[in-house]
Amino acid sequence: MVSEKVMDLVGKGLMLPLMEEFYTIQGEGYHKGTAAYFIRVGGCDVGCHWCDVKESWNAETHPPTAIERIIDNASKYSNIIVITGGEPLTWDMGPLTSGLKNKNLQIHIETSGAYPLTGKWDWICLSPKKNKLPKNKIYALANELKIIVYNKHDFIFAEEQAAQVSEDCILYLQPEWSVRDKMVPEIVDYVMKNPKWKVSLQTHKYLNIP
Ligand SMILES: C[S@@+](CC[C@H](N)C(=O)[O-])C[C@H]1O[C@@H](n2cnc3c(N)ncnc32)[C@H](O)[C@@H]1O
Ligand SMILES: Nc1nc2[nH]cc(C(=O)O)c2c(=O)[nH]1
Ligand code: SF4
Ligand SMILES: [Mg+2]
Repeated sequence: MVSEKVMDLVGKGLMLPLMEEFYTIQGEGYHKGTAAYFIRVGGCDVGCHWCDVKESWNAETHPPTAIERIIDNASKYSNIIVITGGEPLTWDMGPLTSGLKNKNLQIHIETSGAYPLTGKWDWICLSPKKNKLPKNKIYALANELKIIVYNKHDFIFAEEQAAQVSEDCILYLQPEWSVRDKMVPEIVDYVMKNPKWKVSLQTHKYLNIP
């Protein structure tokens, strides 16, 4: 049983349900290949059927953790911190990101954008999902748009989403992992015909690292 006091602190973003923290190489998108410290916050109700971290969904299975502890740990490893989940914007990211900023760290987010944007970010990777579309305000602020391609309809969805981001937002198509053999050739073909897009692969899965 989580006490009312803890629930109140979680509500204020002063504690967060922490699933895991790990130092690795950013595998995806613009910063792929760069060492980064990942903070995975539990809780997500977007419900992507192919999600590769379904264990993150139920916030109650991840211990509410004081953000000071998260910040102290993070600053030991890298000056690039990636906040992911779960869906990090389920929670108020303000206190965590200002604490990390006070340590002069670069703070990146991986988000579906399904909830209002909180926190201050150096890099926003927006990965919209059809079943819970991003809130309007995040489109203009996204630095990269990363569309997961599970079937051919996702190319249409990708274009609809690309029409809403800023001109300098970098556009990525990333194969859904379980159908990569089928979708990689489709993505390669699409990117050659539509070169405003780039390919993103989950390179950490090929490298066998977290
Ligand atoms: C697990 S999500 C967590 C952050 C946030 N909920 C989101 O979806 O952006 C991290 C990234 O992995 C991507 N992803 C999740 N499952 C995937 C899969 N099976 N294949 C390819 N990418 C996947 C998501 O689209 C997102 O860009
Ligand atoms: N190495 C590595 N890179 C990643 N980029 C985004 C990830 C995520 O799950 O948010 C991820 C991840 O889980 N591992
Ligand atoms: S939004 Fe992200 S964490 Fe949530 S189900 Fe989809 S891929 Fe998984
Ligand atoms: Mg991942």
